Amino acid sequence: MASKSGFIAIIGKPNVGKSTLINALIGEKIAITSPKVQTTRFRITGILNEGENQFVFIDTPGMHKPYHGLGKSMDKSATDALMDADAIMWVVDQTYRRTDEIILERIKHSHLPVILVINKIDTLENKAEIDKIIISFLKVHEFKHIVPISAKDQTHLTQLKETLVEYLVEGPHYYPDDYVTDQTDESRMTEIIRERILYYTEQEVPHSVAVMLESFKFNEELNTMDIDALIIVERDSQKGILIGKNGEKLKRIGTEARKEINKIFDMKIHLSLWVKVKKDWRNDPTTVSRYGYGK
Ligand SMILES: Nc1nc2c(ncn2[C@@H]2O[C@H](COP(=O)(O)OP(=O)(O)OP(=O)(O)O)[C@@H](O)[C@H]2O)c(=O)[nH]1
Repeated sequence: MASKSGFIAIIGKPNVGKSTLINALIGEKIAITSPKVQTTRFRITGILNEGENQFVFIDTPGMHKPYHGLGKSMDKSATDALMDADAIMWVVDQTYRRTDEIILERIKHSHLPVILVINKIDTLENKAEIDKIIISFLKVHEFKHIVPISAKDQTHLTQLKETLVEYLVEGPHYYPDDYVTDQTDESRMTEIIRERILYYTEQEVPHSVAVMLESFKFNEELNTMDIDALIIVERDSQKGILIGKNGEKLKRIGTEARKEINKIFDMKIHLSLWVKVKKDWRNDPTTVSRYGYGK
């Protein structure tokens, strides 16, 4: 059998489960997830090698109308992902709405084959509800395939992969077969810290946070890694919220992030977190790109 590979862009509104799906397909945490919208800030590639096939999944930030500098760069990143793709998976979790128009326009404009993926079927009562969603989307576009799934329960993922094989192209693989992502180790670490922050903070705090690695030192002999990370927020009040009473919240975020990083890198991790205020950083393009977003 000849080797095949291809780029599949995952597109959809915020919070429909794109990152959960990519992690379920790859079988490892590539993209952070959270119940808060706009968790994903930049393009993340997840690589799945199965037999002769290599699927390169491009996770994109949920498309939305941008309100600030960071939002604009997230939106551009989602649009750029379409230009490189061989096919698009449009992930949805409810019937077609007016707010889906922005995505519809872009997929039509791309002229790429589109697979409609109806996620979260575990939350639907019966098949009639799935049919209602399908019918609403069939009215607006001619999809190549429609696959109902649950990324959380890993339902129908095999069927989804079988569907996607059709869009891979014969030729050498894009990445070495032991790669699961093209993210750097630094980026995976800071994203895990950001994920924990998203779980433990509310309202405007999650979206005002950036995480940067100050340093990380690997000790081969002891199989340990010392990581110093900086959490940047926009206001003094947010710094207080993050640190919490007697520093308890920051400690909990640090402990859980350390465990997650430990799972990926399989070594003892020492993690120190620091919080710094940088007023209005999301509207400063230089800072947005310095913090690794919008590239
Ligand atoms: N019940 C159920 N919940 C799901 C499923 N897939 C994802 N979720 C939940 O939906 C929420 C959003 O998931 P994410 O994977 O972060 O969504 P996303 O589309 O990547 O979100 P953005 O990064 O904001 O664009 C999380 O709370 C997930 O646990 C599913 O199949 N079933």
